[in-house]
Amino acid sequence: MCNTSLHTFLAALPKVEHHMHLEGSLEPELLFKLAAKNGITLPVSTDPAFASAESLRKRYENFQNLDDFLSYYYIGMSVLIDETDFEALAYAYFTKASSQNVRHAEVFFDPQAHSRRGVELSTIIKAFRRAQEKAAHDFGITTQLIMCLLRHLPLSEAMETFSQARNEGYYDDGTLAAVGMDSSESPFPPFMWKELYDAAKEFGIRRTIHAGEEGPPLYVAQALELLGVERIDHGVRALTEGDDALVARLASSKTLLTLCPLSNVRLNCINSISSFPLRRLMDAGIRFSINSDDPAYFGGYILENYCALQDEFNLDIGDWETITRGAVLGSWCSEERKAQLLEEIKDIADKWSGLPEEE
Ligand code: HPA
Ligand SMILES: [Zn+2]
Repeated sequence: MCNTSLHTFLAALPKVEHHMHLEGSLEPELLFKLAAKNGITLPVSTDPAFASAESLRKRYENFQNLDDFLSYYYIGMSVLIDETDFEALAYAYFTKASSQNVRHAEVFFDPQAHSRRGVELSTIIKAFRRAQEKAAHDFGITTQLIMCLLRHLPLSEAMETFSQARNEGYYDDGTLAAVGMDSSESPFPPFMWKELYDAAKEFGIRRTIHAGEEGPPLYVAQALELLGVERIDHGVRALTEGDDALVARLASSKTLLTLCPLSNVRLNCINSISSFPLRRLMDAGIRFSINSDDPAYFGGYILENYCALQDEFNLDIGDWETITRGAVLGSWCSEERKAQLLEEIKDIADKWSGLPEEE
């Protein structure tokens, strides 16, 4: 089967996405539209990249590292002000994801980055819920929200936001599926957040954290041991630099790694897709999913990430069935939904496996 036809298979393959920041799906065109609507002045006088959507997108091709990207990410999201803005953002992502056959998505958002600008948590939640309901109705996609707290802010502020979300009932009523952490990594090792993760565990709330993106394999080990997380977002450095004991531990604990190949290349965490540790992941039997992270900034949504791996590693249909099945099993949706998704994957894989080889 030639590569181009496997791209068609990959497009048709039912997918789940676990690592996608809604604010990172803000395409430059919507960013400029909302800036104009809300009277937000972008810093074009100090950074000419903000002159147009085109120049901004061009700048996104040259991020030096995670913090360089984050500086654009936080300016970009400053155009999000009212419910209609957040709803438009989320619905645009759900529409695009559905067009690539994402059937279930667990998406991040960063409430602290908005509350600092006076946007209430309830405004964001109402908007996202509307987008989720509309997307479920329009496309049959199931979605869950993961609230991320920011590592570059103090622990006390993370605790406050977490308590607010809990007190307002967003965990009890199922609006929020889990707690996570993102933003700068290297100066903020996992042990700093033990109090937050202990509290989440005590209240029976699911836990994940960005670790091992720019930070060393030790941060992944700390996240597992000290924070008791059930999932690691990225974790790529545990595979590129970690020892066999850490890799074996990730495999035996069935910890889901939510990996983001195009993001890793854009942020210089790996040199190129050929350095993505796909073979080590598969050989070790680690459960992982392939995701887009911040698709408006990193040059591709989930399908482009799948295709980039396909072009480099020449996988077969069975490999993709294994990867997507593992991703479903690591999801936080109901068992019933998982069973549906597994069946959808099997149907497509069986159909394509039965097709004659192309010349
Ligand atoms: O890839 C990421 N890493 C850390 N923080 C983030 N916030 C949005 N995307 C990211
Ligand atoms: Zn991320």
